[in-house]
Amino acid sequence: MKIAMIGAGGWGTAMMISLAGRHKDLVLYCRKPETAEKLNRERENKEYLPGVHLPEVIRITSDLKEAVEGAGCVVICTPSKAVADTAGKIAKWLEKDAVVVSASKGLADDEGHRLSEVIAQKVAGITDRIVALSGPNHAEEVGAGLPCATVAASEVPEAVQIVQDLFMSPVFRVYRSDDIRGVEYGGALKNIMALACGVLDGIKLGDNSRAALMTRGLVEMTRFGVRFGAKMNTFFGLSGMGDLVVTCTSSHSRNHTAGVMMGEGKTAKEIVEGTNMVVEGMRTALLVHEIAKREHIDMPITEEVCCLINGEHTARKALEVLMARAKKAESETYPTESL
Ligand SMILES: NC(=O)C1=CN([C@@H]2O[C@H](COP(=O)(O)OP(=O)(O)OC[C@H]3O[C@@H](n4cnc5c(N)ncnc54)[C@H](O)[C@@H]3O)[C@@H](O)[C@H]2O)C=CC1
Ligand SMILES: O=C(CO)COP(=O)(O)O
Repeated sequence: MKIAMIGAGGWGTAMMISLAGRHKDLVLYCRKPETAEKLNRERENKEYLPGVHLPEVIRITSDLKEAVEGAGCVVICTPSKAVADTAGKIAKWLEKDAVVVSASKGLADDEGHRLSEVIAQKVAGITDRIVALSGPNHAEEVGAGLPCATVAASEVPEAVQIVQDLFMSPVFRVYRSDDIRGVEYGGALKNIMALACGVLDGIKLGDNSRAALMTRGLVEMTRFGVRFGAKMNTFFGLSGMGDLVVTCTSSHSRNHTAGVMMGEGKTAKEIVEGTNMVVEGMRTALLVHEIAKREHIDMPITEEVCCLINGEHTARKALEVLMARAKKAESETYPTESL
């Protein structure tokens, strides 16, 4: 089966390299012709995934039609803000009943639409085989062939089975899930907590506080997801707790690194302008905060991350606010209902 990868950042490149071990019809799409030409010449993505060879079997193009036409599986892995637009652009060349995989992590808009939802809208009438792929999978490690596990989720069982079969390898273990909401919310919201953990590490608050923040962060993520129909158990799996752990603790994480810089006093603007890479947690925090306010969902960590991003609180002030919240029983903070 032909597999098209739309987005040649670190993650798209790493997934292609992983797939190259078992597939022969692979096309990596990047927006700029000069980037496609450079990747073809150097067989290395020096900007986003340096030090890893791009096997010859991967064709690289800046022609979207060439990438998408004839593909049985199209993977979208642009930054979240570009997913809806990208899905709209691929629609006219998309094969009937092709599987479309959303591998980005974030939300589509401040209405709380998930990425798979906006993809489904854009490709309606062509295919309903939409799958989210999400888990603790830093591109640097996947590209280097280190072992990891992830989750493929869809409401269409045969679609999720196809993705499991296509992506599974001796070093890339794929689990199936029918809870696409939980898988997507987990992948999006853990980036907010990684930013917060970075801040905490930036001002050197120690290991106990990081454990507390990750645990309370997971409760907050779960509370949000369950409110919008996700299954609670999904947050305890690879796409929830698994990804939370890796992003809050790994030196590979752009979100954690950005948080450290915020803790050290850099502004969000300075951080974003200083990197070519996407720091999804900033956009997601602002979107989630708006939704949480509207829906009366208690999300204190997210709120403080937004105060930091907007320059309203210092890291010390955010800590003070979180530590001084009302006394309560731990059990009363767990989510109990879904819509
Ligand atoms: N890097 C990682 O380890 C992982 C990243 N992800 C997710 O995958 C998505 C992409 O992340 P990365 O590949 O790491 O990004 P990256 O930061 O390595 O590169 C961003 C890529 O997106 C392209 N891009 C920027 N704006 C665009 C636009 N408007 N339209 C189309 N393309 C655009 C850039 O040219 C570049 O190729 C994000 O949502 C991220 O959360 C998911 C799992 C792992
Ligand atoms: O999602 C990721 C790992 O699973 C990547 O996290 P960062 O975007 O923080 O690097």
